[in-house]
Amino acid sequence: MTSTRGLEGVVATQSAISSIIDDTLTYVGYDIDDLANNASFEEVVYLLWHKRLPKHDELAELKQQLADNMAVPAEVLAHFKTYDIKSVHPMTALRTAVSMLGLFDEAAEDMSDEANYLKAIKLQAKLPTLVTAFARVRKGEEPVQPRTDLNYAANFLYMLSGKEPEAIEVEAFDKALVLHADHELNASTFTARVCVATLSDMYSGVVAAIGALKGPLHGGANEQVMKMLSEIGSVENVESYIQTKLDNKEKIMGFGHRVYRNGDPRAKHLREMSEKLTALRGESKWYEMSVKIEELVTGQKKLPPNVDFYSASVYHSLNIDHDLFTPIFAVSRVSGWTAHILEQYADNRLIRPRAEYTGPGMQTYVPIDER
Ligand SMILES: CC(=O)SCCNC(=O)CCNC(=O)[C@H](O)C(C)(C)COP(=O)(O)OP(=O)(O)OC[C@H]1O[C@@H](n2cnc3c(N)ncnc32)[C@H](O)[C@@H]1OP(=O)(O)O
Ligand SMILES: O=C([O-])CC(=O)C(=O)O
Repeated sequence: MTSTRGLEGVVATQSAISSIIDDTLTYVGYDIDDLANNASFEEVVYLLWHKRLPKHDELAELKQQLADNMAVPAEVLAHFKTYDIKSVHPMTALRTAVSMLGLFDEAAEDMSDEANYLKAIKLQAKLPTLVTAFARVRKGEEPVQPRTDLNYAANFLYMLSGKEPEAIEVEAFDKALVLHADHELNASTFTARVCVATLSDMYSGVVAAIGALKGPLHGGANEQVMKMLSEIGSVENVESYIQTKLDNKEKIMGFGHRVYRNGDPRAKHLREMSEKLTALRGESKWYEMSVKIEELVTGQKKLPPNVDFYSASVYHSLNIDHDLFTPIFAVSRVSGWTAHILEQYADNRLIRPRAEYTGPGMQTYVPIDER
């Protein structure tokens, strides 16, 4: 038995949700460029869950269901006040809060199709409320109640700041949500599928996925990109900073990808938004620094930026705290995780691969006094 490091190139399941073929990303057969330019996030959520685009009444129903389920139990909100919230990473808090949601869902263990679909709606609806409440409570502010008249993207920004966002902010955030919604068998989605393939419940699958997304080699990279941009500080400093990292064989966050070889098709949309939004804020330097980093890393290492690179300056321009970037990724990706969980349940088989053993050969037990 020989293993493949990091399961590179291993085809571990079948899925009809999203595909990456020859560097083209599609959700249910729709090119990501088409969806990014035309679809709303709610339409994409429907697409991932139902494997087709919604009609008017179906979209209206989904929006209503999301609006109806945005509130989170008071006990979960109160729990944010039971620990030193300022010292806790929001992904750690989100992981625990989502696990707590399972405590308050009477249908948590109901494995019927209807109950599982409803759990997907509840999770999609409640994640923004959790992330924004956490962000406010740690600043000593009260959570803002969601508004039923705002769309999903606008509601998130509204609950975060307490102010109704501008149209351009909503448009950019909605597009970012569309771009992050699903991505074939990425590490967090695979984690979710492995978890629920034991026939564990959906909350367990999503908690496991949040844990996997948190790492800086996956969703955590967007926060690290902003940390890097902040450390560099100005366009003039880019070259020496990046050159030193490359000389020291350190990774540049937001670059490289396990599957894409010639570039991540999502990055260009985020790059465009970064240019527009940083200019609007009078802070074009974040975009200019990013472009210079891209030139250097792509020029020297042939590594193009991934989805996490330009999303950093986009979210920064929306006045979002840097450690909320990865929780926002989760707010979008929960649509994909739940779609994959539903798909796994629909045709389940335990996921249990093998390991190539590299330990010692057969040994004989030696009593502790004789060792
Ligand atoms: C949403 C997402 O999850 S997108 C990915 C987000 N993660 C990041 O941006 C973190 C930075 N990037 C990386 O760490 C990697 O490119 C990953 C994790 C995305 C992909 O990893 P893998 O497919 O395992 O590639 P691996 O890490 O083996 O890299 C292959 C080679 O490219 C180099 N390389 C890969 N990414 C980078 C990078 N960002 N900066 C510098 N060098 C890199 C590696 O050092 C390695 O070089 P070597 O062969 O000389 O040792
Ligand atoms: O697919 C991957 O390995 C990581 C990624 O880009 C994503 O999850 O969006």
